Amino acid sequence: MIPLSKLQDGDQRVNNGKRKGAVRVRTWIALERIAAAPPGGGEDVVLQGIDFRVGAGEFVAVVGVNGSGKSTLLRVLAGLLPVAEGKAATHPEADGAVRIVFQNPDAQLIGETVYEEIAFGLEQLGVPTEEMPERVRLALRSVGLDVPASTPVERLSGGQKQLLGIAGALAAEARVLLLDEPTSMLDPVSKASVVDTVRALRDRGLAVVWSTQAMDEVGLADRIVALQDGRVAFEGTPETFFYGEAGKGDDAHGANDGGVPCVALGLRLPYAVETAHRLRDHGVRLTVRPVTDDQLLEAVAGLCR
Ligand SMILES: Nc1ncnc2c1ncn2[C@@H]1O[C@H](COP(=O)(O)OP(=O)(O)OP(=O)(O)O)[C@@H](O)[C@H]1O
Repeated sequence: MIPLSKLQDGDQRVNNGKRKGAVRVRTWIALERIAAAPPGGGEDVVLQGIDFRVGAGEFVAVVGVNGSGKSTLLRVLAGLLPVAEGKAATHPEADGAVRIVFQNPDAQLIGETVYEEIAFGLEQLGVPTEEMPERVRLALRSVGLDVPASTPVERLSGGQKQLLGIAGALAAEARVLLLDEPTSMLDPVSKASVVDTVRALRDRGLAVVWSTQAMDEVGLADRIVALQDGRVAFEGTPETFFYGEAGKGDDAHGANDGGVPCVALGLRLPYAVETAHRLRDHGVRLTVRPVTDDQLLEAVAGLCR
């Protein structure tokens, strides 16, 4: 770990509806030119020359095709994997407050009941037993998990288990929440519930790093970091990721595909972007470049007014 003095707070663009534009955020974790071997160790270097930072209230999406290094990066951020080269620093106020939620909820939940699962993290923090019921109740409420605390974990759906994992992280006073493809095993309703919950937590100041291959989930990210073969191939706004640089042939179809980072990296454009392009193919020109369904709706409604 490098000294705190090297952990500079930075101006980041935020994109969460209430706050938009450049604001100064407190950096919780910073990586500088890091390289890392895979979780099992060995000679291979999976990540190379990665610069990364995440701060309070930021939602950073880490995207990339299978094997691009997303999980490895999240493990490095969680402190579960040492860096082979480069520097990694965590702000002292975030030290011990970085929590990771994995793709498969069954692989990480250890309590037999909802209560036990959350209480386990509270015990680690040294929370007195008598305070635990209230802390468990608040954690469940903050993720919208409306089940009795006595519910056996095995009776929860996949989405409820993911929410429980997040509730456990919150109860343990996480400042940085790392989510490794948290919705990939979920049905659409559970998926929407996890996405909405995490967005609300981000709006309340939690730092969120969300890895995914589902581009519909990342339109509201403040930044997208796209990995390819263990390197950062793109870092910027969702709009640039899905449409290319403004003024440089903002066309996600046909001849300009190479100029759209999302397409060039082999990932599918989100529904809103695909639809905007189809509309354009039908002669309908939107005045904005929507990246979420809500933005698409707003843009189309604007044409009809
Ligand atoms: N335990 C391991 N031992 C050796 N190589 C590994 C190990 N875990 C991952 N790798 C390799 O590291 C690279 C990055 O894997 P990683 O799981 O970080 O990618 P990912 O982007 O999360 O992929 P996915 O979307 O498929 O989960 C891959 O080439 C993978 O084969």
